[in-house]
Amino acid sequence: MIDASYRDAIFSTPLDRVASFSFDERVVACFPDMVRRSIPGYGQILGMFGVLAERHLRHGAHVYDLGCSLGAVGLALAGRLPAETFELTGVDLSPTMIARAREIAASESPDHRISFVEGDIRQLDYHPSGMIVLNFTLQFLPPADRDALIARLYAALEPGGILVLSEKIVAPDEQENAWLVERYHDFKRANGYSDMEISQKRTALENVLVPDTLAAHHQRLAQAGFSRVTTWFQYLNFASLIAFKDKATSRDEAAIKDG
Ligand SMILES: Nc1ncnc2c1ncn2[C@@H]1O[C@H](C[S@+](CC[C@H]([NH3+])C(=O)[O-])CC(=O)[O-])[C@@H](O)[C@H]1O
Ligand SMILES: O=C(O)C(=O)Cc1ccccc1
Repeated sequence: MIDASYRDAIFSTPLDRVASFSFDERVVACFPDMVRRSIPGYGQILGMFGVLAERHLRHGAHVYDLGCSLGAVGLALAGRLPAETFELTGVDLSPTMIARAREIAASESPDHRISFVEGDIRQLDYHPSGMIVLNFTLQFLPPADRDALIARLYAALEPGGILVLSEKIVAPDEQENAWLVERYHDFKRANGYSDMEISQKRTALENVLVPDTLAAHHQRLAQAGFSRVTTWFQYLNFASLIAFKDKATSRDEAAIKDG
């Protein structure tokens, strides 16, 4: 079961120096507990991936789950869709995550076509795909690398394809942002994290998780060519967007005219 994991106690003892957050063995061991207690709406967002795929994915199409961690997106799709309806590739930079993701998928969804690649999503050779998911991953890339990745993903998507992007966000208005961050800390407290854990994790994530505004995400997706972008979910300073690639792109139209 993907939920069977240790309780996240990584920042529960006082540290002289808080090292930058990384997806190492200790994080992998408690990851399902960590994301459930620290990402507002994580379970609800996962629950919608199957629904979105049912509506927008061509039968048998390929799906990418980028920054897949333990492969929760693939398991969510497999929980709702029959095996022949999709094929999924999960990609992650962390070898420990990928090793564990392979084990979990083999035991939880052995009949579905789910495979994993250890690698950097900025350097991957993308095959044509009907759905690409970045579930809380883009936020960990250096901001300067984000436009280029989204442009490559747009190019990899088939006409009619969708990109689902979930992110921690920052509000442009300072007062609004402060309120959202304070309530987010309340959310973590309500989920059993102490003030020290909240504060040390915040330090560890500085310059590692760099959130954009919702407006910046919309602007980047539009710039890459997506014709329609909708924020379909927001819970405090966490949001999920869906971006649609037109069914007939200008290249297809040219091909029709030419041929
Ligand atoms: N350049 C990169 N290339 C590949 N992977 C990367 C890169 N940078 C970071 N990662 C990976 O992105 C993942 C982000 S976690 C995603 C949760 C998952 N999507 C879930 O639905 O459970 C989000 C979180 O922990 O807040 C980690 O596993 C990193 O190793
Ligand atoms: O815990 C936080 O402060 C977050 O922003 C969410 C999160 C969840 C898992 C790994 C890194 C960040």
